Amino acid sequence: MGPLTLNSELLSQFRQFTCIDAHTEGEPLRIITSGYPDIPGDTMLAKRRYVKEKLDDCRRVLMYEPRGHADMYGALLTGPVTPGADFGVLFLHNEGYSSMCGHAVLALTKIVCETGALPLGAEPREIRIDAPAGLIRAQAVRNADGSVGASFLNVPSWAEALDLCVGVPGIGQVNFDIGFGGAYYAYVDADELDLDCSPDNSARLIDWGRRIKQAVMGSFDLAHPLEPDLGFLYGTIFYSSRVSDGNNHSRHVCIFADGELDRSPTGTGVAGRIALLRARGEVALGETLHIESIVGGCMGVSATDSCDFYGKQAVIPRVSGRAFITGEHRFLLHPDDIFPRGFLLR
Ligand SMILES: O=C(O)[C@H]1NCC[C@@H]1O
Repeated sequence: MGPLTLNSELLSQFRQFTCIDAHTEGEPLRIITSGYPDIPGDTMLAKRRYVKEKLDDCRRVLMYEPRGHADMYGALLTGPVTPGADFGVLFLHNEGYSSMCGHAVLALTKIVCETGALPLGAEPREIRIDAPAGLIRAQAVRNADGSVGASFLNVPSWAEALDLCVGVPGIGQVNFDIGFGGAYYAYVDADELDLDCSPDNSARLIDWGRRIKQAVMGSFDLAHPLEPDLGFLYGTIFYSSRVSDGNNHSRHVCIFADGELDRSPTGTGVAGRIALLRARGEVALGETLHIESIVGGCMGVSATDSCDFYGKQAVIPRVSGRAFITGEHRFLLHPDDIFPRGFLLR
């Protein structure tokens, strides 16, 4: 038998996408490096509308089975839309397109430097990334061992509502807060519900996260102060003070989009949480909290500054976390493939 390779004649029959895969604190990220056409639009929200309307088949190829799975997450790089920005990014998941994603920003910050796409010398460098929620100022640093560290200053984040309560079918009365950290989340004290935030309980966490999200959406109208397209509830974040490491402030489990379970502590989620903790006077400006994830990942978060954001008393969170490349892929779609739109099983 000869070598088992895809020769160029065979490859030419397929639609092709290339991707760099990574994870940040356990959460997967598929960075799409080729295969999409150019994406028109003067703003990231206009670009997001375009891919949603015209290119959703590509998301399904790369996020759904048999190439992805129900918890896959994607980053689609675009040209920048803000003067001085380095690039733009759209975020893909099992339901559509999100507004901001901390774990993706951390991975991108590290990987654009590791690959040399943007040079990084001995001095830290700022990387400006246009996201649908706004401009993100990420920082890449060269560590003493040569590796690259990443953090970012998020968009203004705030406590939208404190001490609400909703009746949730199959659960009962649930107390929650709503925070914005680039996306809106309902924050629920898992300890109060006696809900175990460990991997063994992931099916229940997903089920309850979905139910609470539905109930909150039915009981609370969200309106972003600036952009109507950002005014939706992205998920439920369960927080628990039962931590595996005494240095950590809490554990977060975020159930977002259509029941996706974030393996990381959720960059936007820890940003919204620090805004809630500031609003309650439970954390000082500049104080860094470490928040762990369901699989033992960890992110650092602090409120670096406060500001008024169109009437909201907001903070500017800094979020840090570790990311690692896991693979490089060439995904193929044959015109005769019986599942061109993919499928999801959980
Ligand atoms: O880290 C984050 O912000 C994201 N992770 C998956 C869900 C959120 O978009």
